[in-house]
Amino acid sequence: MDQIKEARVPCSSLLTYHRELLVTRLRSIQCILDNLFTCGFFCQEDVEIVQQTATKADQVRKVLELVQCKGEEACEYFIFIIYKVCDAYIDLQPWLEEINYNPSEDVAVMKVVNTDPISRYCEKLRHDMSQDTSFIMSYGQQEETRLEDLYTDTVMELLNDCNESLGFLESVDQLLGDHAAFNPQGEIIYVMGDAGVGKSILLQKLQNLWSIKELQTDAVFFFKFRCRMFSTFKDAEQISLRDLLFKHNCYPDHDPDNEVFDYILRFPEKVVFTFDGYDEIQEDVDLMNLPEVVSPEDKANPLQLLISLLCGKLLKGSQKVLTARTGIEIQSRVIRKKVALRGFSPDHLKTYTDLHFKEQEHRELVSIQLDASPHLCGLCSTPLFCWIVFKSFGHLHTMHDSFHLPETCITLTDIFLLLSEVFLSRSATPAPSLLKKSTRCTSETFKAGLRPLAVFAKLALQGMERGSFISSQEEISECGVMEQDLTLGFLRPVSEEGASGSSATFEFLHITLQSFLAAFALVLDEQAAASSILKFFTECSRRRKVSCLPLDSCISSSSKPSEKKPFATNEHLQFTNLFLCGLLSKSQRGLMGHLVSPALLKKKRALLKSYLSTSVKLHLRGLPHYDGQEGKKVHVLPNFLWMLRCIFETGSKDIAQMTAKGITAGFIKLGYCNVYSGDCTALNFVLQHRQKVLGLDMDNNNISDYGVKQLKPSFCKMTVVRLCVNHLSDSSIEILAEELCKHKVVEVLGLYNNNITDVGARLVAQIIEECPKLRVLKIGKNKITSVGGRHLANAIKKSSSIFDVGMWGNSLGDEGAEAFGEALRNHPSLTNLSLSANCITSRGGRGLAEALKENTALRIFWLVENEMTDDATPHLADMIQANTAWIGALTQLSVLCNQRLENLVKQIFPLASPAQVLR
Ligand SMILES: Nc1ncnc2c1ncn2[C@@H]1O[C@H](COP(=O)(O)OP(=O)(O)OP(=O)(O)O)[C@@H](O)[C@H]1O
Repeated sequence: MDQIKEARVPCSSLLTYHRELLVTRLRSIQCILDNLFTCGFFCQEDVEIVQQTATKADQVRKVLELVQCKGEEACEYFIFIIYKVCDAYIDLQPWLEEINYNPSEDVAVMKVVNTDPISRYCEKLRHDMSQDTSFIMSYGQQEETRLEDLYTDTVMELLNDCNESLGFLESVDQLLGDHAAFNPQGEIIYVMGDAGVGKSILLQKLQNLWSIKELQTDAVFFFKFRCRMFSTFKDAEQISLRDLLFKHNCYPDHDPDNEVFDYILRFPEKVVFTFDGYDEIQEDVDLMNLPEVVSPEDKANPLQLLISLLCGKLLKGSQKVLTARTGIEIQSRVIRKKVALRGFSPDHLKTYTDLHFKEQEHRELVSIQLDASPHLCGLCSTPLFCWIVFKSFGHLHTMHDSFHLPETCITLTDIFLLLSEVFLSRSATPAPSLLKKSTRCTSETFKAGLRPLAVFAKLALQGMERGSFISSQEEISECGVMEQDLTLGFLRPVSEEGASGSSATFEFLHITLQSFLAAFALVLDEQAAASSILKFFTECSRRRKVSCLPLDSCISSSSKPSEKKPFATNEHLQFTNLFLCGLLSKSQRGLMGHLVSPALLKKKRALLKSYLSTSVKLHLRGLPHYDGQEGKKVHVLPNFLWMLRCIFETGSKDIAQMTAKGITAGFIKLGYCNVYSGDCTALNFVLQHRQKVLGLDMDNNNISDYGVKQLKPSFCKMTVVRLCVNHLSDSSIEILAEELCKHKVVEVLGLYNNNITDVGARLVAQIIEECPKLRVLKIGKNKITSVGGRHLANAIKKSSSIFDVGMWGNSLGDEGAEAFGEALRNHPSLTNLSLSANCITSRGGRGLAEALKENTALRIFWLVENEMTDDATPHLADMIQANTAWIGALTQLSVLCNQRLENLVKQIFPLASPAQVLR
């Protein structure tokens, strides 16, 4: 031991030898001084001597000089401080490695306190962030729920730049990692999702994990911003990057030398930013004409700073998570990774129900009601709506005898009416007595709460018109909101400071609530002309043109925004229109009749109905038709979905009927339209009035099993059922099998890339057997093994109509391949088959080759990405040569890229290019 000690180079010598390096790389002197002083190596006078030295380099020289004077122990402790406070002495860590530093036992027991400004700031940020993020918003400001008690993971799908799925994130912790990062040059992790799907909460969870050091990252700083904050600055206002970071998050204390900011500039990769709600930015400044900010010292408009940060012009290398509503497209070259939030899966919903309801009785009651209503489950797959439904249920059930969630088809308007009822009942009624519950009377609650409701509605509408999600104290007072109204819960204070020096500001609990209240204001208004209820419909149709966002203009200068528009998207206006339809629906006539004069209500309803009818007609007439294999097709525009939602919300059978009739094409494409499970109720509401058969392509949406349940009554007339990439499980296939086998009209069934197992495959086999018109089946990329494969193959063997089967990307294995071989033997109709990527080895290849000798129908056969080795080649070659009829007709054969086979195929197909034949 002593020998080892003796072998060490004395620390004082190390300091002398590396003096130059230490002088250039040692930055935070304060922490060194503090510790040397606390441990008694330095006296006050020593500290003052150092502090009085003019330059930083001289200060280091002084410290080294003094430390060396104090002896070996002081020198050793000096190096130990650098070793312990690695954050602050990051530049010296390589040096410690170089000298192979290992603290001696004597020094290792000594205490080092980290008083470095960077570490202190990091701690302060963590502390503040933890305070800000530990609670989830709730009614009013009194009731708060801990994030950790309620946070439930949602479905987080990873996408590539073409929005194709790359799998799923298992936990928030993986968000910052490199997995599924499709563009290493991009710096933005882009999280998108519909209103209320949980984007903000996901960021909150991420921030919270960082604050409690449970996020796997070496990030030292974490700055969070809400994009709507950037709209609160005046056009001409200019601030520095330093102010943006520090004033709008937290300020570094005890940092006279600006070390924190310097550190951020030097190590941007140690910084994480979250920017929430990119869609909420108001485009008040003409970004095209503003110079780009490239120097971190320059002052600029905050929005410009934001864009420069996002584009990597400022703090290049920092990690940035940006959220926005679905539909906001940002150029792929700035995106590193894309995540689409899809809401609660059935399992998540169950977990959330258990977390939400502490009382067993409530939990059970709600579970029963959810089980009975797939539509309600569909709505509840959006966490915001789920939270409202559960909160309202809890509250109203406690207040009143036998409160149940509405059993009939609950609409979004119903959900927000429930929320308002809860808010209003909090002020109107005294605290519930434990012994006696009151009888619920919704109209009385609304009548009693009409004044506050009307003032909040007015405020919401004014905000919409002004293009603002934030209201000042003056605006609130001008609308007539009183002090006591603020406790109801509609509004909440905005936590972070907006434009510098501004007074307290408020925002609605959620932007969707603002949309709802704005619709309420339109209905309640007895002064304005009745036709003014349509103002946002007009606005939306005027702005239908794809939005041009600030980031677009920053990174591509090709498209200049044609007009000044308050928001990047108009979804909040579409929601207002939707709620207007709901409030003016027949089913709300009773309630609204208590709040508005019946004559005016009637007039408004008639106006709305006539507007909707006309615009649906115009929309359907204007859709481009094109002829495809399946007949006349239309690819509807995203606005069609909003129309369907509005029609459903009105509950008007007439309009639904008219819409169903107006669809003249035999095939509608709703692919990539962001249809979620709740929308299927609206679609079904219209389709149930259709007499003729119809093809429906809903590929690449977020329908889930709840959506399929909602569409159940419509499957009877569907010739094309395309539900690829929609998170379906076997329970959806159960419904499809039941319906499709009953009606036998289906010709095309698309189920590619879902979660179908052998159980579902067996049901699909039943569909093949029982539906004589089925021609096309796409069931690739599911979870089917040889068991399900055998069922499918047996069914295909019996079918004489099927001609195109896509099985790519399952796990059929050799047994499955052999079963398909049997099905192919003498099959009369099957011309296209893909068995690629199915774990088929040479054995399976041989089996297929044998069977194919007796097949004359196959034209296109895919077998790529299997596990066949060279020994399968002679068999496949044999198969090709043995069947002359087949050789003449086969146009594509894709097997393993195999030179022998390639040469052979070239001989057989002298005219075909190898690419056409082999892949
Ligand atoms: N993962 C989750 N676990 C539990 N509750 C959640 C979760 N996500 C969302 N919620 C609930 O839904 C509410 C709305 O979520 P959030 O504000 O995050 O939605 P959003 O996607 O940001 O909506 P918008 O685009 O309209 O701003 C939350 O306040 C919370 O009550």
